[in-house]
Amino acid sequence: MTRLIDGKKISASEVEQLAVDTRQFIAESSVTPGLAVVLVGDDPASQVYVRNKVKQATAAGFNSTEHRLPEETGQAQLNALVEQLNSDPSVHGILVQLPLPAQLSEPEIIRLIAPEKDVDGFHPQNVGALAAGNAELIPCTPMGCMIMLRQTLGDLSGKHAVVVGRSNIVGKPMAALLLQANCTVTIVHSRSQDIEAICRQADILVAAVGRPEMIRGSWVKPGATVIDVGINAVESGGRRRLVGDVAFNEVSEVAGAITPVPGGVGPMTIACLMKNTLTAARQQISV
Ligand SMILES: NC(=O)C1=CN([C@@H]2O[C@H](COP(=O)(O)OP(=O)(O)OC[C@H]3O[C@@H](n4cnc5c(N)ncnc54)[C@H](OP(=O)(O)O)[C@@H]3O)[C@@H](O)[C@H]2O)C=CC1
Ligand SMILES: Nc1nc(=O)c2c([nH]1)NC[C@@H]1CN(c3ccc(C(=O)N[C@@H](CCC(=O)O)C(=O)O)cc3)C=[N+]21
Repeated sequence: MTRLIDGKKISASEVEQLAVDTRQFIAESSVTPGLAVVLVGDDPASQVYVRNKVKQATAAGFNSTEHRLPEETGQAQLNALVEQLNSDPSVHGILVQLPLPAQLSEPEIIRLIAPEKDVDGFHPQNVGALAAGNAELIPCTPMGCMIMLRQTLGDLSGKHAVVVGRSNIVGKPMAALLLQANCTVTIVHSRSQDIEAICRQADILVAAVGRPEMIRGSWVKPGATVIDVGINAVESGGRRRLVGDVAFNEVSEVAGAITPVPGGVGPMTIACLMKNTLTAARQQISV
């Protein structure tokens, strides 16, 4: 009876619409939106995401470039690449895949990316705009979650949303967007007490923890909408598979609607990256 929120399908229709908008944008401006993805090192999971991003960018009608740097890259070298992309007029969006190798400073790189090209929405200027409720470039994963929630529930006003996790990439911007949508928002994290009881109060439960199947069926209020952001690779029977932060089988017995992993939040994140790239291109040519 639970409703499956099909991120793959929703993202495909988002990218289809985006391709239409992009064609119109190109016709009007003679500018093709450009996305540059930077990957330092050879983390296998990051390689999968980068490949998916480049594929979707092409599907949307963008120019996309991939910049791979070796694991041992120094800060000066990465800074130089970002500065070059900042001043390249054919590049409208820059994404530096995180996490970076330990010798590199993430805050330094995030601050260096030109705010108008920051399609991740991680630059302090964009984070501030999000907190103030007037952001143009919104972090892709929470934006994707909001699209799925609105499709599932319509108006979110007055709903109690519980976000598990408080990272800058997912938990905090997710909470900001839910607040902006008039939810009553609770954020829980590794120092919170009695997380289960708090989760059980949620009309909307967003799990962004990075712990395989942490959220059990008994933590979920019957009929709740559950968004599983977690992407965890686990070994079972000698095979590698992806699971979320939610124990899917158990929770789908209780929840009103739930996102699967894979095929839920992941594809929506990529679709929203494409939306941000077109938004960024629009802003840059209008100045
Ligand atoms: N689908 C997608 O597009 C994306 C998926 N992801 C996935 O989402 C998950 C979360 O990512 P991210 O936010 O970057 O992860 P982080 O590791 O940066 O943050 C995890 C958060 O979970 C909290 N936490 C950890 N353990 C517990 C616990 N036992 N109980 C309660 N809270 C806990 C941490 O608390 P504290 O702050 O106290 O340490 C922290 O706030 C990962 O699986 C990641 O792979 C991430 C980005 C995009
Ligand atoms: N600067 C930066 N921005 C990010 O947005 C960012 C990042 N760094 N680092 C890593 C995380 C993770 N992330 C995902 C994107 C797509 C899928 C995705 O497409 N997942 C597919 C399956 C992928 C697979 O098969 O492995 C799915 O869930 O169906 C997953 C995870 C973006 N992140």
